[in-house]
Amino acid sequence: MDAAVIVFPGSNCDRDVAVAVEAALGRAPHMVWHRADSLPKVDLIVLPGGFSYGDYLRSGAIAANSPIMGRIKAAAAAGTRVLAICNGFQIAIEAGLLPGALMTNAGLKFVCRDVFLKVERNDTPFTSGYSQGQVVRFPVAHHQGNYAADAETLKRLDGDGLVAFRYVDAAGNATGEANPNGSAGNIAGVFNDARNVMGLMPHPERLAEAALGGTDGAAMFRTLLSKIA
Ligand SMILES: NC(=O)CC[C@H](N)C(=O)O
Repeated sequence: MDAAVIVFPGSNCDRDVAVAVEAALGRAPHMVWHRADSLPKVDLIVLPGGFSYGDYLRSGAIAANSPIMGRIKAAAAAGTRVLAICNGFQIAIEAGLLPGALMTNAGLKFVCRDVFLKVERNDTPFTSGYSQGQVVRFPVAHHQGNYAADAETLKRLDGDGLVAFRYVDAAGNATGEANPNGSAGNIAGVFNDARNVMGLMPHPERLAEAALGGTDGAAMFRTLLSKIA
C-alpha cells in the first residue's frame, strides 16, 4: 500500500497532508512534482490545498493542465482513490474528475474558520471511519469554495448519493448560517460516479491530531489507508 501527494507551484498544504498520511500509513507518501510524467504505483493520490499558480485565471485551472494530470486521470479511471482537498478539489473539478464548479465565495471574502460538516454517507473508503450523519469539525480556508452546478447535476448528485459532506450547524442542520461560502445545497464535498474520487473544500489534515486542536480529520486518512485490499 502506498500514497502520493502531488505538488504544484503554489501548493501549501502538501506537507501538512503528508504528515496526516504518514501518521495513518506508517511511512511517508511519495511527493510527486506536477511536471513528472510518471506516477509511482500507489493506492491513494492526494491533490493538496494551496494556491497553485497563484489562483490566476480561476483557482485550479492552470494546474489542471499539468503534465501529471493525464496520469492521475488514467489512474482514477482505473479505480485508484483520489482525495482532492480545497485547491485540490478546484483542480479536480477543472480537470473534469468531479462535477460542478467552485465559484468565488458568496460573501466575496476569504473565509478561514472551523466549520461543521455532516457525513452524508459512510459506506465509502473516504468516510467509513465516521458514522452515518455524524457531525465533524474541519477548518476551511478559501475564497473560491462556492460549489455550483446546474439544476440537473444537483438533482443527480442528490439522487445518486454523490454528496459526501454538507455544511451544517453544530446540531446537524444545513442552515444558511452554517454555509460559509454560499454553496448550492450546502455542499462541501462530492464524489465521482464510481466514488473513488472525492473532493472537499474543508481540510481534514488540519485537524488530524490532538496537538492541532482536534482529531476529526484523522479517521479519513486511517480508513483510506487501512482498508485497501
Ligand atoms: N486552502 C486552499 O487550498 C485555498 C484554495 C484556493 N486557492 C482558494 O483560496 O479558493
